[in-house]
Amino acid sequence: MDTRHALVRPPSSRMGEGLVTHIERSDDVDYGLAVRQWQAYVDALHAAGWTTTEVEAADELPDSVFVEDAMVVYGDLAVIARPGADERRAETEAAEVAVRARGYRIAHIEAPGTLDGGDVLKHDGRVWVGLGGRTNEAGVEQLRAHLAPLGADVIGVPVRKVLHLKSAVTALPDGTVVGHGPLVDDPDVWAGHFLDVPEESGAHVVVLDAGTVLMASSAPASAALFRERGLDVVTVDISEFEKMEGCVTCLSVRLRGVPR
Ligand SMILES: NC(=O)NCCC[C@H](N)C(=O)O
Repeated sequence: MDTRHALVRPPSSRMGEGLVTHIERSDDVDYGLAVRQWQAYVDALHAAGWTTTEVEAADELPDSVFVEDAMVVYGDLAVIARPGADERRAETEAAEVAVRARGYRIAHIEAPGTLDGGDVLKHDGRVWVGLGGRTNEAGVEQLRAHLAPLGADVIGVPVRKVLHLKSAVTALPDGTVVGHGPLVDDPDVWAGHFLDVPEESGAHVVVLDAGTVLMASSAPASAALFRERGLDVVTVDISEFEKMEGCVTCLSVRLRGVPR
């Protein structure tokens, strides 16, 4: 079964107060523009055949639009994250309600473990988890224990230069891992199937289907590279989310082919 359903969460009007770690804080986050960009992102998912569920908006949680960080979904199991930043811990509650309502089994990362969904890259039975920022060793161990019965091979990898593993690398539909060289701690993890892309945000793709990726319009040279490889590339402007250290992956949780 190939269902395509995604969880999304509307931006908080306080999103400009969210966390920034590796970039300068911007004082000109435009909430009205962010809402329009978020809607265009959701529209792009719909245009590609995806349906969506909105997790209940939370104005008091500035980073809640980055719903990907709230969980890791694998097969029929949703592992609810325990965000590495205290300020983001309360985001998981409503996200859990939404994924439970879709029929997923639920597990939790527990203290002292921390794990952000943005640190988890999955492809074909392999699950790479970024260590060094928001996710700790205990979080990786717990995720490994939850996913082992499902046959997943969980591999910890270093992340020091950017916020999350998926701020550094994501995977194209054929499993090629894409990253902007200067921001990837150890590209040898993916030796033989790593593609260096010319722009930071060129490293961020959402796989819409076997031949199509969604990415930010801020990486035109990387988009051209992917098109040369035969992919269809859909682009969206997410400038207001990039100011808050977000990228296209963080704005949704993709649910592929399970429960209902
Ligand atoms: N998965 C992601 O890369 N999420 C982006 C989170 C950005 C947010 N401002 C944060 O620092 O947590």
